Amino acid sequence: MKKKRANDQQEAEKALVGAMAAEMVETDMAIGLGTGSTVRHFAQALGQRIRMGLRVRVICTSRQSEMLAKQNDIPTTDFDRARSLDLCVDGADEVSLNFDMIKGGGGALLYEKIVAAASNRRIYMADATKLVGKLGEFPLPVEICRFGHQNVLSHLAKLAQQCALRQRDGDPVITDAGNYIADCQFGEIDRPAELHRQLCDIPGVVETGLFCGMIDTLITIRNGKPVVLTSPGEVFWGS
Ligand SMILES: O=C(CO)[C@H](O)[C@H](O)COP(=O)(O)O
Repeated sequence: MKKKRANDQQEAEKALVGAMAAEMVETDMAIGLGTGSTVRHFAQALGQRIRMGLRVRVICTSRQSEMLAKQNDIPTTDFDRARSLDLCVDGADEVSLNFDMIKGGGGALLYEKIVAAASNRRIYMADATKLVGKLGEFPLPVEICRFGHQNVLSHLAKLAQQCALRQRDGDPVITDAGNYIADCQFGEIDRPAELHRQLCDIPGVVETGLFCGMIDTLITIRNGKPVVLTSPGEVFWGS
């Protein structure tokens, strides 16, 4: 019962931050559409604005986000045609006090990072459960090449406390880019940018779920209400 209430509250918070992010979209923008359940709320709210006359086009970061766009009547465009994007809107798995993030719980981290890097402004949405002092409780997703993956896993295992290939129904999960995901536990991550570089030095690591210095705007929840934060200085986790 308690767990259900917590889940309901988290879902309600996702809806609040998603709705607020949709309010920040301006007409004629090219937008990177992230992946996940928070983005689902954003897509629903954006779809409503589109039906009222807002003109936008989105670049999707996964098959799931393509589906969300379709379900909500959001026009999509080809990434290579859009080149630079006005805005990217996405969720997060963990956000630290200094605005670093772990992403990739939904397995879309590679395309999410490419799209985020091509965007002029990045908005991330995080319900209160995602806010942490330091990153590391959520296992860090690392996208790895399928070729030689056991070898890559053994390199990762030397750095991580625990490391496991992500599986679904007994088979390894394959990302939209055709890679595997290793979920790695590092304990508290003191220097995320340094860890990211260390991991990327392993041949076969395609990308990590560490998103450092990528938040321009964070929409989160304070005292039950959505708040918009634009720098780590404004951050005070807690009610
Ligand atoms: O990084 C992601 C997908 O790769 C998601 O943004 C992240 O997992 C958050 O998901 P949700 O909004 O469902 O909590």
